[in-house]
Amino acid sequence: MNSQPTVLHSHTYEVSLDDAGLTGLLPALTPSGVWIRQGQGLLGLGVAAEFTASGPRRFAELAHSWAAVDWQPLESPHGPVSAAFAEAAHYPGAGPVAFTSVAFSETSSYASRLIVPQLILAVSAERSLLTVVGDSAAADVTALLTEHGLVLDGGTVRLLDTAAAPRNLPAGQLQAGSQSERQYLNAVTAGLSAIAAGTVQKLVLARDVVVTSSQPLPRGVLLSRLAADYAECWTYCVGEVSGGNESVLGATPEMLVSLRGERVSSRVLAGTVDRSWSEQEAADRLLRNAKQHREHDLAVQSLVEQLSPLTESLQSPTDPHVLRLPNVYHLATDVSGVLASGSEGTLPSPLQVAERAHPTAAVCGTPTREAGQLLEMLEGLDRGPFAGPVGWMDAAGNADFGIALRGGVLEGPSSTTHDDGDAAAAENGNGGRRIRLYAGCGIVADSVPEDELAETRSKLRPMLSTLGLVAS
Ligand SMILES: C=C(O[C@H]1C=CC=C(C(=O)O)[C@@H]1O)C(=O)O
Repeated sequence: MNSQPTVLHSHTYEVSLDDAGLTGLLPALTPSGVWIRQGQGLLGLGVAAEFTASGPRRFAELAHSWAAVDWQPLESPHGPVSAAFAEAAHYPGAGPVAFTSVAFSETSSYASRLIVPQLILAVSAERSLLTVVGDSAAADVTALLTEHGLVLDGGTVRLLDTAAAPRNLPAGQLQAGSQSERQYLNAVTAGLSAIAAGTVQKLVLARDVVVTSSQPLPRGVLLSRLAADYAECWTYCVGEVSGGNESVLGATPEMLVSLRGERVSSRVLAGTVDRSWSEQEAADRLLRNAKQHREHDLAVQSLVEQLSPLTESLQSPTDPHVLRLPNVYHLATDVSGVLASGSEGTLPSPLQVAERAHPTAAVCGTPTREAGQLLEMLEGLDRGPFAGPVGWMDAAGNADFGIALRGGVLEGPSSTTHDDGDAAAAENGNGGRRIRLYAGCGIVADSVPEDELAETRSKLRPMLSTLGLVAS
């Protein structure tokens, strides 16, 4: 399954960051993992260990690999003597984490993955921590920081060379994806026929577009822009694994499951209008529209039904609220609850919870099985990580798994795969030249194909405007 060592050593330091914070460091870096919201979160560099899985047992296999890691302290780490050892680094996300991306479908060729970075910066309102992870008991932390473009300067993490950060993204060309817009309209029409025939009540149909560039697209720059422009969303990235060249990145507004000890919470979104409407018009079009409510209610209902067997209690407000993002407004419901302990008093693992919750009717449909089969037929697309769980988990069972929306798969050489002779990419220490972007829409009985196509454009806008291809 995986030949990676399962004994890992880690050490966590209390550090500080200058005012630009995580988002300010990003343009110069090639992260192996990112999870940032409102300037706080996690940034991983390098790979200390990776685990991959595919097929119907991908969640279970990844959970098994993660549970089998034997965590040991890093003995006599030497290097950043000016940073203090953070003894009490026992809050969620402090210490070692695995950045996680799971394929939407069991039939996907995408390698579901856990990446444990060599260096993890964790920034919360209270403090900043630097965790070092290695597969042996000793580590030269200064050398590791240098390798990844950082330095510890009197306890403050800084860029080694501020001038080296690429500022601009190269020009990209927008190309058709697996289906043309016309084919997407036909797929929506076919979905509506399946709804009329009673096969499904709701179906979420996605399409893709491809952006190519003659120059590498530095993912640190893309991520820093997304984190700045979509601060309300969770900006995510999970890097490539050995033998592959795909990383997933984006800024999602939807939380599949967030776990803090026994507490679980989710943000369910479904029902969308474009930001070109005023707040009042958007509220009318969302809150007073039966079609939008049906689409939304099915998504909430699926999450609640799927999570209930794992919970002791689960609360969901009776009415959704309107979430305002820079590109769209959504109907949103925040669900929260308490996980139930199993017979041996243990809580389900984060990946068990994610597996139960995935896929909700926000990204698949109702009923789940029939909708899943239909969308595979109609989309003509391997969704890969799109609409699958994405985020991080720690060794104590805390996790944030968003739904990988409003993003894409960056393909191409990275700083960790320089052996392909791509000198330009190696020099820039960054990513690929091709990114596949995805967007989907919930289809219910009254959906209008042209409106759904327009909605996919609104949902592609965060990535396309970050890439300079449409106005924001
Ligand atoms: C499937 C996507 O969005 C989901 C989340 C929010 C609103 C949605 C909608 O209104 O259709 C979708 O269910 C996507 O962004 O690709």
